Amino acid sequence: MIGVGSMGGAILAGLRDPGVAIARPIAVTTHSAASAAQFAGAADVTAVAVADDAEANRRAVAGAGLVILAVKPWLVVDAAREIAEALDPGAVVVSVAAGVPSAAIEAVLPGGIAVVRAMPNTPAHLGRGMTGIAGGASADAAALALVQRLFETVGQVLVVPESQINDVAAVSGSGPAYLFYYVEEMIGAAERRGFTPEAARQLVQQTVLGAAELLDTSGEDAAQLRRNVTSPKGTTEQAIFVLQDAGWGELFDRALAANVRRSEELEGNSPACRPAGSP
Ligand SMILES: NC(=O)C1=CN([C@@H]2O[C@H](COP(=O)(O)OP(=O)(O)OC[C@H]3O[C@@H](n4cnc5c(N)ncnc54)[C@H](OP(=O)(O)O)[C@@H]3O)[C@@H](O)[C@H]2O)C=CC1
Ligand SMILES: O=C(O)[C@@H]1CCC=N1
Repeated sequence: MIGVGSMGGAILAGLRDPGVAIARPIAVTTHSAASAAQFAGAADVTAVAVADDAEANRRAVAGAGLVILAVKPWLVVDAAREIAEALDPGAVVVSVAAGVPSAAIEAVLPGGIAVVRAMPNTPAHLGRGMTGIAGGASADAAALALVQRLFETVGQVLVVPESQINDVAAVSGSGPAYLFYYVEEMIGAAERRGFTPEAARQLVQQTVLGAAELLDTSGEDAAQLRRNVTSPKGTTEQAIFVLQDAGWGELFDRALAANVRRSEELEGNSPACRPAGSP
């Protein structure tokens, strides 16, 4: 795995679960020595920083059947180019980068290397991830199936055409952030109604956890579960009316559209996509 930050680290944490059957040690690389040092002494992971060893990425992929590129989108094509000649013939390369098309990665790799896009999310850390995968033109059914099996070890997988991968990013890749933002805002609203920060956090967090568990286990869909809480002429109904009047549905349409627009900007993979101060 090339890059083990928020996303690569979450996938790696899921893969490190002893219940996951995978060849070990898992070879990972980072940019900085400090990031690699977090794996010092681990028996199941070997981590090397490119800051310490300029050959780290090439060494890490030698002999690997499956390589995951989990660096920032504006670095992913350079990373692919760097490892190109060190890849085993027949290796499968997975990019989790937002926006960057498989064709841009295929263009810098030797023929015979299959490229698959994956759009996971951070609950992969707990084996509860949601990952969309899409094969590039170079990927046959066996390559796609291999990547599907990999991500199924850290959650659920949906196979989509590559034309839909930006939408997967907008819905489930970024989705945990929307939920965490909801929690932040609800805690703020609870505090403004007079609860201490601790009490507000308890009320909101346990509600989200309990509701998610109900959604997962009750066999009822979200609309029915909402109706179960919303007594006709009751209190919930009044709050739901306010949210509906504020146009929640349309607000989510706009948020997802903005997310997809940013993926489309990243498709260009140009240096202009790189935030100021970023490596
Ligand atoms: N965060 C998320 O929830 C999701 C992210 N993604 C995608 O995952 C990718 C990574 O994002 P994220 O994890 O958030 O980013 P982070 O910045 O958290 O992680 C990037 C990782 O790449 C490493 N790195 C940087 N340059 C190199 C290099 N030349 N060689 C090897 N490793 C390198 C960094 O090392 P160091 O720590 O030393 O700088 C770090 O480990 C992005 O392309 C993003 O689009 C996809 C779905 C969800
Ligand atoms: O914010 C981002 O660009 C990445 C892609 C999906 C989730 N996080």
